[in-house]
Amino acid sequence: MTVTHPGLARTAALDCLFVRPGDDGRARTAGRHVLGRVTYGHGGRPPQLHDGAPLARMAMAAADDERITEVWTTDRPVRHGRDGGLVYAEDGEHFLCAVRIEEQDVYRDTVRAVYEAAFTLMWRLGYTELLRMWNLVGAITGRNGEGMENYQDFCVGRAQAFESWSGRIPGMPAATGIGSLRPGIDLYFLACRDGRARHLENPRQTPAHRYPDRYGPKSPSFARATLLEPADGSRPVLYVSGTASIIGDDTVHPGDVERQCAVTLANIQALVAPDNLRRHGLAGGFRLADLDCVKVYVRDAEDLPAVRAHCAKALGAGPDIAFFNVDVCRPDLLVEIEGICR
Ligand SMILES: C=C(O[C@@H]1C=C(C(=O)O)C=C[C@H]1O)C(=O)O
Repeated sequence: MTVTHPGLARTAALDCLFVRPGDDGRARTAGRHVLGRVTYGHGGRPPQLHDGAPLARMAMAAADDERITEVWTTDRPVRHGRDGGLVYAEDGEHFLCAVRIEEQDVYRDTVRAVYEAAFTLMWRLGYTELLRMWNLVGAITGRNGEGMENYQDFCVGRAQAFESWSGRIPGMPAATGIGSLRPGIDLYFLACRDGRARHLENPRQTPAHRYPDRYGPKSPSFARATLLEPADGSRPVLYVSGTASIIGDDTVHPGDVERQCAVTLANIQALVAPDNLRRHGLAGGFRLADLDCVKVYVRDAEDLPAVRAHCAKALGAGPDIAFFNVDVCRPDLLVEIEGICR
């Protein structure tokens, strides 16, 4: 991890924290400007503007399960707005946008149209680099009206949008594509100005956009991580995509949640390590202990205690970790982990 002033690790220009019921959210964001709030909770609602920033309510927790609000803050004043179904905020360096796609019989055309509308909006406002995307897909491994998995259907529309914008938006960012607890697709993402984002792959895994077509007609459009190098020289921040027990392009240890946890964490360790950043021509690097704002997605509720224990042992008491009992993008994946290194 690199800091701009030895001994004074400045708060990142763009920051994230988890606020839980009972926390004093205002105290925890004092002195900062809110770019957006995303609640991983019950029920879910389309995104709206609330208290001067986008608020997206995601159906990610059953009634008596843990819920969090992920709050994105910045050290710069924020302007917000709405463009059709797109709710957004921006601070001159960073852009956050949220949008919901209601349940469709077949998703690909709507996904493409919504992604292209989002790209058009961010481009019009001068944010030309995607930083991190989250796609929460109801019944992610369920079937659409044509019998295709909803996730594969989603990937087709997303890939078509990236293909049509490939000359204007360089590369594909870190992302998460995970199940949610309600039909439809909830999407939110971060973007930044030109030249601030560097996308990384993982030496242990096939780049997702090069997956063979046995996983779907169009491969997933995301990188394994994205490094943000802020304009103000504050410390770089590494956004780690949802990561699972996949070596190469194969799921490993089907049916064994402990070993899937171990492979997932080993994948993240290799991804964020100085060797891998150096492989991409970047200085610095991180360790598992640098992960924060960790979200752990567990397919089967009965595996939650074991996964909690495994993550506590591997990540220690430092990071803020939230656990969610939702489906993963492949039926044989039992756990997935994402986070932010800073
Ligand atoms: C777990 C994987 O993919 C998941 C799906 C993603 C997407 O489609 O955007 C991104 C990361 C993960 O949430 C993987 O392919 O390794």
